[in-house]
Parts: sequence; C-alpha cells; structure tokens
Amino acid sequence: MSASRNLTPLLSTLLRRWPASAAAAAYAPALRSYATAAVAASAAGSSTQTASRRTVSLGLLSAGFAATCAFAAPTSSASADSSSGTTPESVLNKVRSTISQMPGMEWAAPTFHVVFVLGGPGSGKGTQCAKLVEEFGVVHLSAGDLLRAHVKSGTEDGNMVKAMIAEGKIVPSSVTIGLLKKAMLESGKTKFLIDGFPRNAENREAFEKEDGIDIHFVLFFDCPEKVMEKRILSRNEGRSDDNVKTIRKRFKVFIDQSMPVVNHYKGMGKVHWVNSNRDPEAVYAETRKLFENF
Ligand SMILES: Nc1ncnc2c1ncn2[C@@H]1O[C@H](COP(=O)(O)OP(=O)(O)O)[C@@H](O)[C@H]1O
Ligand SMILES: O=c1ccn([C@@H]2O[C@H](COP(=O)(O)OP(=O)(O)O)[C@@H](O)[C@H]2O)c(=O)[nH]1
Repeated sequence: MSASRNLTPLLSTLLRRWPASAAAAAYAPALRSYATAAVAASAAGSSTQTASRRTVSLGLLSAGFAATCAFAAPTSSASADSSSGTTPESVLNKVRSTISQMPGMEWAAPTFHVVFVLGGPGSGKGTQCAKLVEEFGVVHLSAGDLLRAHVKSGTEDGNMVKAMIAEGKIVPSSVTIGLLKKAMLESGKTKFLIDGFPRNAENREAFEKEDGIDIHFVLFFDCPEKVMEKRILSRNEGRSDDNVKTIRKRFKVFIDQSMPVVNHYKGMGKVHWVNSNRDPEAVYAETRKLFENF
C-alpha cells in the first residue's frame, strides 16, 4: 500500500487517541501539510527501505500533531490538559510511542531548514525577506513581528515584552523561541527565514539546542548607522521603538550583543555578507543568488 493511502487512517488514529479540541481542529491543515511532506520524504528515501518493513518518515506529521495539542490554549480542553499535567514534551512523547507501535511505522525527527537574516535595525531585513518569500516560497518569520503580536495578548508575559521592546532590550529566548517554534509548526512548511533572531549569545545557544533544526547560513545586511537611522525615522509603521532615543539604544545593543552572534557564525564560515546601502533591487539581485540551492 502506498504511504499516501495510509495517511488518512493514521491521522484519524492519532486524533482519536488524544481528543481534539476546537482549536486543535484549526491546526488540521498544518497537520495535513506535515503529513504530505513526511510522505514525500519517505518516497524520496524508499529505495533504501526493505520490502517487509516500509518505513515512513513521520517526524513532521508528529511535530504537527504535537503542535495541535501543545498550542491549543486557551480553550477549555487545553486548560483540562494543563490540569492533568500535559506538556508539549509529554504530547510529543505520546505521539512518538504510538507511532513506534504502529505496524510498518517508524519515528523520525522533523527537520526544519533555517536561514538567519541579521543586520542592524533598518538595514532592510524585512524588505529583502518579502522579496525572497515571493520568489522562493520560503516562510518569513520576523521575531520582532511575533513579539509585537504577543504584546497584544495582554498577558503578563506580553507586558514584559512590551517594556523590553520600548527600551530596545533583548527578550529572553524562552519567549522568542516558543513563538518561533509555534509559528514554524503551524506553517506546515519546512524552509524558513528567521529575521532578527538570534540577537545575543543566549538566544543563539538556546536555539542551537533545539532538535531537528538545520541552520543553513546567516544572511547579514551591512549598512551604516546614519543610513539605518534615517530609514527607520521615515519607516512610519507606528512602532513605539522607532524614535531617536530608542533607536540609539538599539544600535548599541546591536553592536555589543548581536554582532558577536554574527562573528560566531563568521568563524564557522556560515555568513553571507551583503551591502544593503544600495537601492533595494540591487541588494536583492545579490541576495537572491544565495537561495538558488536552498
Ligand atoms: N535598500 C534600501 N534602500 C532604501 N530604503 C530601504 C531599503 N531597504 C529598506 N528600506 C526602507 O527602510 C526602512 C527599514 O527597512 P526594513 O526592511 O523594515 O528594515 P529592518 O527589517 O532591517 O528593520 C523601511 O521603511 C524600508 O522601506
Ligand atoms: O529576537 C528578537 C527580535 C526582536 N526583539 C525585540 O524587538 C525589537 C525590534 O526588533 P525588530 O527585529 O522587529 O526590528 P529592527 O530592530 O530590526 O528594526 C528589538 O529592539 C528587541 O527589543 C527581541 O528582543 N528579540
């Protein structure tokens, strides 16, 4: 039987084992894309499999299901989950053990492919990422945008983030990585531009500890401070941190804390340096070449 024909009953089995909340149902499309990606991955590797035991790479499917359960808050079933001690890790472990018990199925860790897009505030990261999304169909995740959306949640955590952004400070990785992982899982895709993260050594070290993420390279946009400041002051997106006082603090944080991250990856030969002090089309003409094999 082909792997794709196995898929629907498998999804039903997984969803039956852990009753889906209304919010979980909203994740079904993402789950289905993971499943499709998993089947494609399995088909690509089928020549190495034995006829008696067909191995299906279900890591992405499992990750999608874990996301379904782990991020279903704030529904009533999610609060029942938290009262019974369910955590993202415990859900993932359940998915893993169920899959391992299914005949002909084997657990495989998911792989997400990532390019970090770094550069000073106003260097043009968001502008270039939008062009890459259009041409290459990659997913653009701006850590700053995710944090700003989180502020709107009005939670205690959200208020802490709001205060840190207003001061140009770097939010702890536990918050930012949680938001990034959630967005990655929900997207149902596997190739990501992570824009504006990691911003310091703590962010970088924590992200590198995450399983199943392959950091392909770092795209660094280089632009003089004077030019970046001028750009930010005419950006006009209503951002609370786009004022001269906070911009100067952000530049200092960038030099003191973010440049060491860039230099770390430079030492590993992973940084592509692009001069972004040119018109956006000229910057893109150089940038796009780096993605032909991504
Ligand atoms: N190459 C460029 N030349 C001139 N202006 C640019 C260029 N790239 C971006 N901008 C503008 O500068 C501002 C900051 O760009 P943005 O992409 O938001 O930067 P970042 O994401 O690095 O903070 C935006 O208003 C954008 O339209
Ligand atoms: O991984 C991140 C990304 C952003 N920020 C915060 O969000 C602000 C805005 O970041 P963004 O990347 O959106 O804007 P940029 O500084 O590139 O203009 C930063 O100054 C930080 O306070 C953060 O703490 N961690």
